[in-house]
Order: sequence, then structure tokens, then C-alpha cells
Amino acid sequence: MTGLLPFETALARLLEGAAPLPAETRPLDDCAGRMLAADVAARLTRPPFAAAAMDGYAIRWDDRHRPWAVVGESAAGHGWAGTLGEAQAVRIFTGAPVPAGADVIVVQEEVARDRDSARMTGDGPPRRGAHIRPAGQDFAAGDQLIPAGTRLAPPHLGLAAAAGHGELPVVRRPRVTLIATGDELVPPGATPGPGQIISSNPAMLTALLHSAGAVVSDPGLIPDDRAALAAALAAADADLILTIGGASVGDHDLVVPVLNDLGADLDFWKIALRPGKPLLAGRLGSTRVLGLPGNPVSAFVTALLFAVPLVSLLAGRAHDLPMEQLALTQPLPANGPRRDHLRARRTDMGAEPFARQDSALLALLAQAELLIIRPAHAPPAAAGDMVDCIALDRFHIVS
Ligand SMILES: Nc1nc2c(c(=O)[nH]1)N[C@H]1C(S)=C(S)[C@@H](COP(=O)(O)OP(=O)(O)OC[C@H]3O[C@@H](n4cnc5c(N)ncnc54)[C@H](O)[C@@H]3O)O[C@H]1N2
Ligand code: MOO
Repeated sequence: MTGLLPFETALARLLEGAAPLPAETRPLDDCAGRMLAADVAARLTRPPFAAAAMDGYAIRWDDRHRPWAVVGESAAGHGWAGTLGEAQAVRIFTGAPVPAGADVIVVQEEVARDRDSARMTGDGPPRRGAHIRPAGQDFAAGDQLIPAGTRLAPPHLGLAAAAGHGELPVVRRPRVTLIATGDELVPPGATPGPGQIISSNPAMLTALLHSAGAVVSDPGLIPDDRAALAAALAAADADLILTIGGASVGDHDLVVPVLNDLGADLDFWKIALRPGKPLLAGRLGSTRVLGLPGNPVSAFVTALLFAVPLVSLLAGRAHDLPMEQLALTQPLPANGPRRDHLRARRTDMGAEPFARQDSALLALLAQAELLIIRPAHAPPAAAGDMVDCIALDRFHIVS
């Protein structure tokens, strides 16, 4: 087992030279979660006119204690064109333009109306200008609103729309092609025949990669056949190809031989990682290739540790996984040469590793809230020792 590439070296080699992809201009409904590629300035002023903040009557402040003649109405989208004169009021609704001459709004709860006249009944507005949103109160045309490099959250999209932008320059989403290989695989929802199993990894990995900002394409299940696998690899139009399965050393593990046939440049194959030892990385032309092992937990952990940071970097996002230090609830033996990732749950006492850690166990993976990291060659650990954990529960929530 000696001589396997350390995890940290493998990850650093994969991420070397990875940078945000070029920008593209996209409609706002395709920008959420993406990195803004250029500063956004306001093209418009908001509000564009002094606007009512309450339903009521627009009047002159100095007239507030005398009766008013109601001379018109200003509703949202339908302003009142005149100029308010002395002792006059305009019926006004929230969002409507405040007529020229008016400098305060009296809320309708404090007004008695009798046909065309009205007067104030309550304490009235607290000050001149009350309940009026001045033009440009939010921002003015030319204001810098969102700096380049921002990860666009829903409020940014509302702001950009209000500021006159129907589309924004954003970093292109990384395109990932998932190629699942194996004669035993049938798609989710199918009834497996003798010796067959459901291909569950693509559903899991597609969701994981989406959460990192990728668009994922999947050409369907590829049999253990050199020509079929070569054709699928050659047809992929992607920034990253992820193969699943067939990465090990069996006679039907074809990913490495087929990549070699295609002239791929293999960087590493097999690393000091558990689960996920048979991980491979390289390039096919300009496309990065990651070959993930087929065991579901191995596929998940390698995708989380390698594909997620790479895709996040290409998408222009922060690529750190959510980490936590927690106390161990029980002792652990010394670790071997592969950095280990123990599926675990949270308890009041800290991180509790599951008793079973087989890399085929999906039901336990789905229950895991944490991956306890055991560095390569870690000495035995006692209950209460602090360990680094990947907070899977937080990862799913924040992404
Ligand atoms: N002699 C050796 N045998 C194995 C070694 C080794 O070093 N020497 N490594 C073991 C390790 S570690 C792993 S991990 C697996 C990885 O194998 P492969 O990447 O070649 O994956 P497969 O053999 O194709 O599949 C393994 C397992 O996963 C199931 N699988 C595959 N694809 C899917 C899918 N899309 N959805 C759900 N499950 C899938 C497959 O049926 C197998 O059960 O190799 C060990 N062997
Ligand atoms: O490393 Mo494999 O990934 O043991 O299951």
C-alpha cells in the first residue's frame, strides 16, 4: 500500500490551474447561485418618482389641520397630473406617484371623507414628508450596486431587475458529463433481472454536482465494452467527464485501458484514500477526466472531495467543504496509510461513527450527518479526542 499518492497531493494536482470559466450573458432566471463576472451599476433610479408608502391622502403639510377639497386620485400606474393647490388633497394609494405640490400623506385611517371634502381626524403624520418615498431613495442611476465576484443570491436578482437589467454577465456553469459503466446496471425505476442492480450513483452525483453549480449530462448506461465506452468518452462535450465504476483492476474494469487507447493523459490512478482508492484523474484533450469507483459510498466521497471543489472553482465559487471539530464518542484504532472518512452521526457527546463502514452501504450513507476524517497513519484515538469532520448535514443545507 505504500507509494499511493497522498490525498492532499492528489487534490492539489487536480485543482492546479483550475480557474473560473469565461463569462456569458444570461437572463436573470438563469443567474441564481452563479458568480457575477462584472460590476453591476444601476441603469435606472428607484423609485423613479416620489411614491406613496401608504394608502391615504396626499396634502400639503401646512394644510393638515384644515379641511381639504379632494381634487383627484393617484393610483399605482396611474398618477394625477396636476399640481396640488392650497387646501387640496389627492386620494392616493401605496406605490402611486405623489402629486407635485404635496409633501405629506395622511393615512386613510386618520381621515374622515365626505364626498369631495375630507379632513384629518387623528394625530396626523409625524413630520413633513411622512409616508413618501423620495425618488432615488433606494438607488440612483449610475450607483454601483453589486460588485463582480458576488455569488448571486435571490435579493441580488431582484436588485438587478429593478436597476434595469434583464440579463447579467455570469461565469459559465461547468458542464459535467457523467458516464456510468457496468453490464450489471439498469436505470432507476427498472426491475433488475438476474445479476442486475440499479444504477443509483448518477442520481446521487447529479444532485451533488448541481449543488456545486454544474450542468450535468448523462448519455445513459454504458456496458463493459471498450468500443461503447470509447464512443461515450469521445462524444462528451464537457469541462469535466466523470466516469463511475470500472476504475479498479478487474478484467472488466475498462476505464483506464480505454482512456489509454484514446491517448488520454493520466495524471494519477489510485490514491491513499478510503473509500475511493481507485480514483483516477487525467485529461482527454482539454477535458478533465475523473474516474470514480463504482461502490456508492466511494463514488460519493470521491465526488465530494474532488469533483465538488473542482466544479466549484470552475464555477467561480468558494470551494471549501463545511468542516467542524467534534469530540469522538468512542475510541478508534490507529489508521493505516489511507486517509479515511467514517460515516457518523451527531450526538450530544459529539461524533459517533457507525459500526459498519462498508463502502457499498447506501442506507447508512443517507443517515450520515458527518464524515469523520482520519488522516493517513493517525495514531489510535480515545473517546473525547477532537477530530475533524465534514459536516454533510450543513453541506446539503447551504448548497
Ligand atoms: N483486486 C482488487 N479488487 C478491488 C480493488 C483492488 O484494489 N484490488 N479495489 C476495490 C475498491 S477499493 C473499490 S472502491 C472497487 C472499485 O471498483 P470499480 O471502480 O472498478 O467499480 P466496479 O467494480 O465497476 O463496481 C464496484 C461496485 O459498485 C457497483 N456499482 C458500479 N456502478 C454503479 C452505479 N452506477 N450505481 C450503483 N452501484 C454501482 C458495482 O455493481 C459493484 O458492486 O473495487 C474493489 N476491488
Ligand atoms: O476504496 Mo474502495 O473505495 O474501499 O470502496
